Amino acid sequence: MISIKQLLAQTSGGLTSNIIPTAYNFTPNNIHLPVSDEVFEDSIPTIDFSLLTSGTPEQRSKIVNDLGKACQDWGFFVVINHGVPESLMKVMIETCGEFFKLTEEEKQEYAGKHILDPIFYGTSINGAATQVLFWRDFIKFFVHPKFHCPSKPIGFREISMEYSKRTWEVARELMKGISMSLGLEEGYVEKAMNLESGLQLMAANLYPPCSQPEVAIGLPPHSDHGLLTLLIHNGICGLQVQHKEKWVDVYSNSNAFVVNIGNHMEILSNGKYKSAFHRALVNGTDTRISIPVLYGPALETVVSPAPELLVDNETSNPPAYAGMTYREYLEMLQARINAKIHN
Ligand SMILES: O=C(O)CCC(=O)C(=O)O
Ligand SMILES: [Fe+2]
Repeated sequence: MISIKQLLAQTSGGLTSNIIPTAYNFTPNNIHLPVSDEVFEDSIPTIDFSLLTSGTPEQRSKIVNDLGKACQDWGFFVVINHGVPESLMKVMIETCGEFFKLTEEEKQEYAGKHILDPIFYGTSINGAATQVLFWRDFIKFFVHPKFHCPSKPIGFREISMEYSKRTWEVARELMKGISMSLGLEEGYVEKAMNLESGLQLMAANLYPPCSQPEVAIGLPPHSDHGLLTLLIHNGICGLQVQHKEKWVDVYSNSNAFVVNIGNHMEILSNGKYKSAFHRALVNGTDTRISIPVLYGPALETVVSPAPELLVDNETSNPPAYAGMTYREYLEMLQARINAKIHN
């Protein structure tokens, strides 16, 4: 499939009009959209990470409570004061930008086919059941349990390694807070999901400017697999989260992480915490880059609702999800993508 960068290179020089190919026409009819397109003036909660790790016991218990509420009400929150140097976040975004500037031939070396390919360069696809093409190119690579990374551009490996380690420290503390907010011991999620051999998937999305931003979509509504995603971006807006049947713009400062709950955390919490639908819009003038890092269980771990959450003293809370390994889940997503490509 041709990348957006290639498509734009071919159509530059005034040979064609500003009309984008119809395959990129995304209208609400192309996909079941249960929400109105009206944008909701509300903002996602902010979590002060420093209070979680070094606050007083009272501050800590308040922030755990806030974290639980954010996971329950939104499935999305912004994390500030997390200790990852802003300079590292900035250089990570710049280096991912450099990756997309490589020649198509250089990038094709990493062209992927399967969701579990260690490095996957591609365009368009995600698991959503739509035939429409998306206005984005992406690179994804697994950085844990084994570290993979494209060897170009220079420094990508070293920077990605440092970034993956530093974000893991943040994700780990957040998972402790989330465990406690569910009334479980702080190491619960880490242990139950075998995170010492858990999957960590780093990705970068490139959304070039689009001459018809109102008919195209960067990424259609979807939820993320895994437990938790930490995202940064280059300061250009585009991410929206579904909240109370409306789309809400996600704003965050350049030194903050946008964090969202993934499908496997929803399953583990037996539906208490929501893996919210989100989407990425494109715009007519600016290139947007986003870098999500996704934390998931170990591949062979069976993920099912935590038994501790199913019974409390008076009421019983039946499991709302069947257990399956993370690998089986990803293979199921892959089968869905294959069906979409071949239909
Ligand atoms: O670009 C964004 O802001 C969202 C990216 C995203 O949701 C994803 O890659 O799963
Ligand atoms: Fe996502």
